[in-house]
Amino acid sequence: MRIILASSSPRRSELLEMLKISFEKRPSSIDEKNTFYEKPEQIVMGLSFEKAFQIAHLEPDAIVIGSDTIVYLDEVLGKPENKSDAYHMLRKLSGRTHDVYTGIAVICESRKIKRVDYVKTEVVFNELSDAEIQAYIDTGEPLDKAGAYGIQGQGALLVKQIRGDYFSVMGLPLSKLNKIMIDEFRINLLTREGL
Ligand SMILES: Cc1cn([C@H]2C[C@H](O)[C@@H](COP(=O)(O)OP(=O)(O)OP(=O)(O)O)O2)c(=O)[nH]c1=O
Repeated sequence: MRIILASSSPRRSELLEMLKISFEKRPSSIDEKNTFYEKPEQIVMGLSFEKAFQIAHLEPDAIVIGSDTIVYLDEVLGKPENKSDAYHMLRKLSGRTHDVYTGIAVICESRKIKRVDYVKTEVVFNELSDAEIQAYIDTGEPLDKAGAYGIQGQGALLVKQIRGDYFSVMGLPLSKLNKIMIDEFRINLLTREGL
């Protein structure tokens, strides 16, 4: 079966490429700002579902994967609008523990399969000086990332500890995805059974 990743995120593509499976990319155009969901897990599951559903509708025979990531610390931290927004997010995260929520939706319209779930991971940040925050903002990494950092880049230096799934922090919970593929499609991304 064709697998479609309903995402424009380069990280999500990289993670699927790492599994050496063939898939197509087809970004959705969901407006993530106007979401009416409130709790972090509802936000990431709702947006993951909307992203996958938009494409699944157009490609009813394919398995369509959608995902969404937010950082949560007292409030939702999405992608920063600008450098000053990034500064405030990183200042807030400094020396504290936050939760990263990543939703995953897997839909196949023709088989009437719609699964949505999420993974929560705790990330502990180092105490950051203003000079360190400025230097990190100058790397250019923060702007397209939830919480204004990327754990897979120079942002690794901000992180003291993580409790949970590294790949979900990066943008796609791979083990959870495989579990859904096995449960719903009898496809095992590791053994390649069913692919
Ligand atoms: C916390 C964190 C987020 N991120 C990224 C993953 C996501 O790309 C981004 C969160 O934005 P999302 O809205 O989840 O995804 P996106 O807009 O980039 O892509 P699409 O909606 O088309 O799927 O933040 C990292 O790369 N590393 C990290 O450590």
